[in-house]
Amino acid sequence: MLTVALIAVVWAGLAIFCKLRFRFADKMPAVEPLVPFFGNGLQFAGKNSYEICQSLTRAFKDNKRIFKLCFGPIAVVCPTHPDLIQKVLCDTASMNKPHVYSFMRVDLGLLSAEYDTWKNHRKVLNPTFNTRILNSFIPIFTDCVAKMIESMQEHYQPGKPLNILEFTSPCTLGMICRTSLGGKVLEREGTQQFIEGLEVILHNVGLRMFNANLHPNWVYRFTRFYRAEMKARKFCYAFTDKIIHEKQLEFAKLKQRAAESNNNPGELMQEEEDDMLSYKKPQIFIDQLLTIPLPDGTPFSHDEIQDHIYTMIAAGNETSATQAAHTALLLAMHPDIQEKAVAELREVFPTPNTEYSHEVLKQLVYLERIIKESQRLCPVAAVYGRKTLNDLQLDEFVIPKGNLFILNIFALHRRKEFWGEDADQFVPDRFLPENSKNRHPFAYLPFSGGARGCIGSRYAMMSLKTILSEMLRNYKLTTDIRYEDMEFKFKVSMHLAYDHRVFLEPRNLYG
Ligand code: HEM
Repeated sequence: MLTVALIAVVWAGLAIFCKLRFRFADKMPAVEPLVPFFGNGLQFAGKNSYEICQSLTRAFKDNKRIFKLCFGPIAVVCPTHPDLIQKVLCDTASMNKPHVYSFMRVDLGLLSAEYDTWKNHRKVLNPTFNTRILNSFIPIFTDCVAKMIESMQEHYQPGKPLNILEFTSPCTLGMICRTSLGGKVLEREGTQQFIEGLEVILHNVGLRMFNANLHPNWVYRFTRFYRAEMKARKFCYAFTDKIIHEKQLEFAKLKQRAAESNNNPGELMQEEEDDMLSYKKPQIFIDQLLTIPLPDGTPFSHDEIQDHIYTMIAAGNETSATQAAHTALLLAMHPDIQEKAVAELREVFPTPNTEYSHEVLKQLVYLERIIKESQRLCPVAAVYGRKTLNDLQLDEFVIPKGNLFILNIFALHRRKEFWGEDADQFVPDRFLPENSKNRHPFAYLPFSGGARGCIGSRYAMMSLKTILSEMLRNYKLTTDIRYEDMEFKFKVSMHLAYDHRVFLEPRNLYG
């Protein structure tokens, strides 16, 4: 009897606490049906990633300016209008990230770091993605793409479809690892296990994100997923620790050499830097992390370096691979658009030996519109979140500190009031300058926006252009998947619910 009374008191206390805690959202429109006690929770709990994707699409369909999703007593704010999304992404009051980002275990990396850490690190790391550095990566991009084409040639059989993602994934992994850790990183002992380890980590992080039962640490720790993830992390960290250590030694030796020759060590490092900036030597991310000081003059710590490296791999690899595969599939579904892209390639690559360069990539303007349209209709970062670190006013609501936002970019990108009646159609030319000039700047957010937007967006565009142009130069793409039948599910990013099935037909651009 006493136990029942105690539970009732705790229960009532909790209910009152939640009622007061989320009082700010009392008058905010909700998504029906709101089930007593569960709210909208039953539409998400126990569902697989495909069903969650469907539920989120339904919830955002009504296009209210702002609404709430109730997970039990917890209200999560969902702004849908670009004006409000702009406020959330640009106001420092909402620059923190929700708890689920911590599942990646890179709390010091840009993607999930707390605002204060993030602010200092982002300021220092922005220049590591400048144009000269990105240009120095082009030889790495082209080499990785050449290997992808070789692999496609090996697997090509007339009339047999390939899952294009199986080819873009190793390619973008090669790019991100080689530009982050050095050119020969994937030739080291243990590479295969490292790659498999990364796959396990990413898979389990995605699984956990979209399975609320696995959210509490104390539950997750008792699962086989946790054990597999920790085993993979142990191996991967050992693999990258060795590289970090070797690099540290390399830089220490460089400094010592400078000291011995009575040179200014800073000058010698500068010489090394200038050498890299001559485009001949790619300016690898880890080298930057080991040489650039933080705003207070201290170097990045080992843990910070590690978290930044894994953040780049997590944020840059799967996203780019999947977006490349989505785009290839869309091209296979739209032969007329594919042919227009090929016509552009004939002009930009007048001979088989035309080399990739900044100028060449810049000239691929139609391909860029295709990629942008693919990112609009199939954005791999389809849903992301923010958390308030101070009160934030959105319309008549004041969202207090510590509350969460869900931004559904997939829904935003298909709103007819911003994209027109043909919003669901694949029309790359909507990104012609004359067709874009009156568009709301926050109606299109494949790379997010505001200060916490994607640091790698230009890197991604360059790598996607290299992958897709080379694929089209070598193959005509077709598919038996109909555009209307495209369905999606979540891993960490938004994937197709089935394979990216594409048939290849060798193409001679110069025949
Ligand atoms: C098609 C490819 C890509 C897409 C669609 C994409 C999209 C995004 C989005 C939407 C965000 C914001 C996420 C959030 O706020 O929760 C983001 C952040 C980030 N991305 Fe990308 N990204 C791509 C490629 C890359 C690449 C290639 C890199 C690195 C080389 C990269 C590194 C990052 C980092 C470090 C952040 C965190 C930025 C910060 O908070 O300061 N991304 N990306």
